[in-house]
Amino acid sequence: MKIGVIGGGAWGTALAQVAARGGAPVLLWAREPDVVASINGANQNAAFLPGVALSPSIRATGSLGALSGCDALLVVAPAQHVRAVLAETAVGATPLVLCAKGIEAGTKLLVGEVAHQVAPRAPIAVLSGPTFAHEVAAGKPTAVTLACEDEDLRTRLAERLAGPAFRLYASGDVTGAEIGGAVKNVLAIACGVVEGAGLGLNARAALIARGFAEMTRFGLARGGQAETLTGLSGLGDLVLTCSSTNSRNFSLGVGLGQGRPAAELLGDRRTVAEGAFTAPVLREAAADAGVDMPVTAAVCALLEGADVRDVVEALLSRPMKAE
Ligand SMILES: NC(=O)C1=CN([C@@H]2O[C@H](COP(=O)(O)OP(=O)(O)OC[C@H]3O[C@@H](n4cnc5c(N)ncnc54)[C@H](OP(=O)(O)O)[C@@H]3O)[C@@H](O)[C@H]2O)C=CC1
Ligand SMILES: O=C(CO)COP(=O)(O)O
Repeated sequence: MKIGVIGGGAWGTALAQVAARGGAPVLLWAREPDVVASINGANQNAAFLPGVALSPSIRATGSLGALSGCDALLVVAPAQHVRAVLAETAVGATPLVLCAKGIEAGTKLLVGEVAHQVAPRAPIAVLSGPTFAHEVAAGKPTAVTLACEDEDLRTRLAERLAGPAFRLYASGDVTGAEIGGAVKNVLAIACGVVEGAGLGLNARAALIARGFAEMTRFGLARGGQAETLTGLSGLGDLVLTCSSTNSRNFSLGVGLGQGRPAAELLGDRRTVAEGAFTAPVLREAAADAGVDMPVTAAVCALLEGADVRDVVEALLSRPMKAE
């Protein structure tokens, strides 16, 4: 199975490295000419995954058309750009493994739903879980959810992608796997705010637990399964991203908690903090589904410029609830 990767950021590059294990050929599409040149010329992605020696069997291209010979495509462009890149790719019936985490602004669609609109004949799988790209690229032990309704395709993808340090857990719940990854990015911003504002570890633990309740309510309302939300792609990824400044979303939250404006924090970065784009559309999708998501609403308020103390006070003064 020849693997193509759409996206030359940190995660696309780390996944290419996984797929190139044992010298298997992998073709990676990157938008930036400097990334293509760096991978083809020096076997590294100096811009997004510096310091990692990439397998020489990874070749990069700036042409989405070049992916037409691949047997499966890993989709790793930021969620808001998936529609545009897939529209330019001759996907046909090639299986798509969605690895981006987010909800599309405007349509409120999960990335898999976007992919299905653009490439209706392509079978869909989702790969998601607690996976900092630099750790995966360094071969550190990692476990993820691989969700696909087609059991035969799931098995073939798992055989192609799994390795001793990259363990895949099978699921048939594509929606649940996607919702965990999208929602945890928003909650990670909130946990970063707690850190940046110096609110303490008790507050962070409370936020993780109440955030998980929020993720579960939304996930169940959208048709996800409870066991997926408590698995690697839900709770597992929430725990990882809510506890480390290696997370871009958590780091963005730290800056917000210190009182820095969102526009300045977002303008400073070349890498993507998906939660900033997911939060407002998640708030709308939750309202549509009649689901209460107070932590998400608080993150939206902070991104829109509200004062940290006011937002925290509003969260703490909510009426008492049953757990
Ligand atoms: N990094 C990680 O550890 C993990 C990331 N993910 C998910 O993977 C996805 C990609 O993240 P990641 O690889 O980290 O991204 P990075 O932040 O490392 O890089 C972003 C990439 O997206 C590209 N990009 C920006 N705008 C567009 C566009 N209009 N069309 C196509 N590509 C564009 C950037 O190119 P340019 O420089 O030209 O703007 C760059 O290559 C996200 O959904 C993220 O949540 C999932 C698991 C782990
Ligand atoms: O999704 C991730 C880890 O699973 C990466 O998190 P950040 O995008 O917050 O860095």
